[in-house]
Amino acid sequence: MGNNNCIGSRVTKDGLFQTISSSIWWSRSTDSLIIHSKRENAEQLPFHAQCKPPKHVKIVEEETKQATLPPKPKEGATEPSEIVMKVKEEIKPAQPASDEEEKKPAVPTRPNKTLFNRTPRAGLQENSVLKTRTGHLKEYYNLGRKLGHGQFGTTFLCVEKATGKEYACKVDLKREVIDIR
Ligand SMILES: Nc1ncnc2c1ncn2[C@@H]1O[C@H](COP(=O)(O)OP(=O)(O)OP(=O)(O)O)[C@@H](O)[C@H]1O
Repeated sequence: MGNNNCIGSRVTKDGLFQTISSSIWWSRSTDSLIIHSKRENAEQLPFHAQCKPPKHVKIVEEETKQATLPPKPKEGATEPSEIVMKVKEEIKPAQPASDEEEKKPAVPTRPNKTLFNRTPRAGLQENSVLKTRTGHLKEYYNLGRKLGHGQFGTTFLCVEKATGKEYACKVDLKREVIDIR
C-alpha cells in the first residue's frame, strides 16, 4: 500500500492542481523509486535515478567526416594545395570526346542472347513429322500476288527460285489453327 503515496504535487500557472501519483511508476522497479518530502533530504539519500540530461554525443558525423577526409600527407612529401587540386580533377564530370558522340541518341542495349533458352523448332524435334529441318519459305520461293482466301487462310502465287516453277502457297494463320484445336 506504500506505493500509493503521492511523490509530487504542484500548482500550475493556470491554477490547476497537478498530482503525479506513484501508481504511474509501477512499471519501474522499486529500487529506482525515491519517496521524499523535502528537497534537502533528496540530496542526502542514495540517488539512483538520472537527474541530469545525458551529454550530447556526435558519433556518426565525426565518423563520416573521417572517412571522407583525405589521408594526412607525410611531412615534406606533398603540399596540401596539391591534394586539393587532385580532388577537384576527380570530381569533374567526364566530357565527351567529340560533338558527334554527344548528338547520338542513346542506343538501347540488347539483352544477351545466351539468357534466353529457347526450345528448338519443330524441324529439330524428335517427334517431328518431316524429320528434317525446313528452311524459310522466302529462301526458296518468291511470293507473288494473292490468288484468293478461304475460311482459314490466304493463298498466294509463289515461284520457286531454283526452277522458276509457279505454285499456289496457302498461308494459314497459326492463331486460327490453334483455336480450332
Ligand atoms: N492452285 C490454285 N490456282 C489458283 N488459285 C487458287 C489455287 N488454289 C487456291 N486458289 C484460290 O485461293 C482461294 C482459297 O483457296 P483455299 O484452298 O484456301 O480454299 P478453301 O479450301 O476454301 O479455304 P479454307 O480451307 O481456308 O476454307 C480459292 O478460292 C482460289 O480462288
